[in-house]
Amino acid sequence: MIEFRSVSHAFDDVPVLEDVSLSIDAGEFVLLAGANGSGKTTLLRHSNGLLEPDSGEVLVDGTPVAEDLIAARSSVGMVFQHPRDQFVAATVGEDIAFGPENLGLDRAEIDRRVTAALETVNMAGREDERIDALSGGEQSRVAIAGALAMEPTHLVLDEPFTGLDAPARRSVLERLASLSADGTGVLLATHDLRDVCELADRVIAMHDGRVAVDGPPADALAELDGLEVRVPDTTRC
Ligand SMILES: Nc1ncnc2c1ncn2[C@@H]1O[C@H](COP(=O)(O)OP(=O)(O)OP(=O)(O)O)[C@@H](O)[C@H]1O
Repeated sequence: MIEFRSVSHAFDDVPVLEDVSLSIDAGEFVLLAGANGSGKTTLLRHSNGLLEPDSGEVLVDGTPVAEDLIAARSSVGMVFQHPRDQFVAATVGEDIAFGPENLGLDRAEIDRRVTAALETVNMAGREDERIDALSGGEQSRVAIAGALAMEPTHLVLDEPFTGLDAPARRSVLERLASLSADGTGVLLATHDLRDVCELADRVIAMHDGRVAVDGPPADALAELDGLEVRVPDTTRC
């Protein structure tokens, strides 16, 4: 479980998160919505200690993140909004293998994870390609594959679908749903609410640094009016 307890955070004295309390259980698939600047990225960056709260605390599986950053970072896999922020190697295969290698896994297991992760993002067999020669959408897919290959207890994804075409987006969403069905907690910040009713267990919407809506998709979507969150016509529960 990832638990935010009364978390507040300000940048240059401007409050961005105000007294946010919520928890993401093992096996839950939660979408985090909210207008630009509502605090989604800031909240996500607290889940593995990239930011520290000014007040309140964040716990991962009962342990305060501030007390054990290494445990938090190995339990919480994160996909950043800008994929270039998370690449560590020159080629697709090397980059995805980097995390599992650091876990000390044997070669066969590392190769299995790399292959499976690339299949999930519709990039099977592209291990040897250079990352800097990929399109933006392909780089996003590699970033997602890197997080999936770690098989973390929780996955936190910040706008991971930028530049992804519809089949790749759908394939990743379905994989996230199946991971959550198997016990992974998934927290996904996105402006794209298509498929949310079908796949997510819960929708949280931020507004001005606070949790404004939190509930099952059908109830939550009905409450999004006025929060500058666009719900596509095709999204019906
Ligand atoms: N490092 C920083 N320094 C100063 N202000 C920041 C910093 N990071 C974020 N902010 C401000 O905090 C507010 C919330 O930003 P955040 O990125 O959390 O919003 P968001 O909901 O993720 O937005 P978006 O949908 O545009 O990604 C914004 O006003 C932003 O300008």
